[in-house]
Amino acid sequence: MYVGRFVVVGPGIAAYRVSSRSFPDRRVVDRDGTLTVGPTADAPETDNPYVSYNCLRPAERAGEDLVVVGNGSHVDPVTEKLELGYPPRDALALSLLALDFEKDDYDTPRVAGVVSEDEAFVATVRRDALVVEAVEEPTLVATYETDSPEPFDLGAETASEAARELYDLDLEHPVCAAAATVGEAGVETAFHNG
Ligand SMILES: NC(=O)c1ncn([C@@H]2O[C@H](COP(=O)(O)O)[C@@H](O)[C@H]2O)c1NC=O
Repeated sequence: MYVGRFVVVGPGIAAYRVSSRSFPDRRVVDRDGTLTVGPTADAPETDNPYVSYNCLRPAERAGEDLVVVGNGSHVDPVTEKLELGYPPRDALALSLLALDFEKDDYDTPRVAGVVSEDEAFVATVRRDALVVEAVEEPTLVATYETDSPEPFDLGAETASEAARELYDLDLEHPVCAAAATVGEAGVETAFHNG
């Protein structure tokens, strides 16, 4: 099955996978703690505005560590709003509604999550809906097919395990994955490139 890009979030853990039929030549890089999806050195040039972006950013809100994940440029305003003190629900709803679904051939939804040590929020904006939910167990939402949040049996406990677990899932066209944990020691990030 092909579900495109997807996030999995639960309290203390956030993960994201790029699956792509059209743009397989991409990888995650770490730029000062922000994980960014972009083209590999030998990727064909493209003017598609939706394929390079920050997919995972740590944030701090009122002294609390948070992590934001998502499949596009909305990760930046969500992070900025959290840092200004907006609650996760509001930061997600405002940013997703402002940018809305992607204006490509598929009306590709935006998916996102915000995680602290004890809480998690999952969100998506599609042509027909805006969904923002607090979740207590690992939950997945994808761009295609599984485009409403549903429980996901995540075995990983560390960021590197989570990135690898998502990359290895039996879902078509894996490209790369990123993940983070939020705990007493702060935020730890990891990624896996295929
Ligand atoms: N975030 C991404 O990594 C990403 N990769 C591809 N897209 C969009 O989704 C469309 C379909 O891509 P694909 O055939 O690889 O599933 C692309 O034309 C592009 O507009 C993306 N946008 C959202 O998921």
